[in-house]
Amino acid sequence: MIEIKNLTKKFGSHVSLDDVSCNFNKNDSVALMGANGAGKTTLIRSILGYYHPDGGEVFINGLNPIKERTKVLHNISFVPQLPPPIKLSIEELMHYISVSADVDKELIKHYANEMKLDISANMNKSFFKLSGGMKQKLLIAISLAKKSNIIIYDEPTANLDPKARDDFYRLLNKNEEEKTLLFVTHRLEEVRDLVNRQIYMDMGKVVSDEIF
Ligand SMILES: Nc1ncnc2c1ncn2[C@@H]1O[C@H](COP(=O)(O)OP(=O)(O)OP(=O)(O)O)[C@@H](O)[C@H]1O
Repeated sequence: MIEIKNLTKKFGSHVSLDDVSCNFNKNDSVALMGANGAGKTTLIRSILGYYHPDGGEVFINGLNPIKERTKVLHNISFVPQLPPPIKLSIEELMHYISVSADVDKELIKHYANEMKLDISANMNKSFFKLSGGMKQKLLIAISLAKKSNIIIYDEPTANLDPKARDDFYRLLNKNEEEKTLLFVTHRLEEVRDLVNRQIYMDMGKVVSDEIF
């Protein structure tokens, strides 16, 4: 469960999150929407413990994501808007993830395969040398293979071709375990079948929160 209580985050004089309060429960599948600059990524990063808030609190399964970051992140699968500049080869990255986050390498390969990413042909390639879509496919495969009860996607499909988007949504639809899903998107029609709640942000505030 994710609890956000009166969360405020400022960058200089700019208020990116303005007294935001909302809870995300088990089985909530949420489309998080809003115009560019509305505060969606800042909210996601606050959940992941990237930022010290200027006001308010965040709890993930009762834990503070800044003070107990390792424990909190162990339970979260996250795919960011822009893939990070990782220098490791795919083989090294998969090894690191399997050891540090207890993710089954074979399962990563399985999901990569389902996403039509040929991992075995690229094992020695640095992650940052993959194409944008290939990076996103690998991060999605890792997120699906990881045993977490919170999945957070921040516009993960921007670099995916239409077929890969379909593959991704099919795999997510299959994922029937009880999980909290937060999906930042500008295209509700793409995730309409996946979500049961829609939150709209504007100027750092939650302006609508609708359960279907
Ligand atoms: N690290 C930062 N330093 C300074 N300002 C920031 C930082 N991160 C976000 N902001 C500002 O906070 C506001 C909200 O940004 P945020 O990235 O959360 O928006 P968003 O809703 O995710 O937008 P988009 O749809 O474009 O991804 C913007 O005005 C942005 O410029």
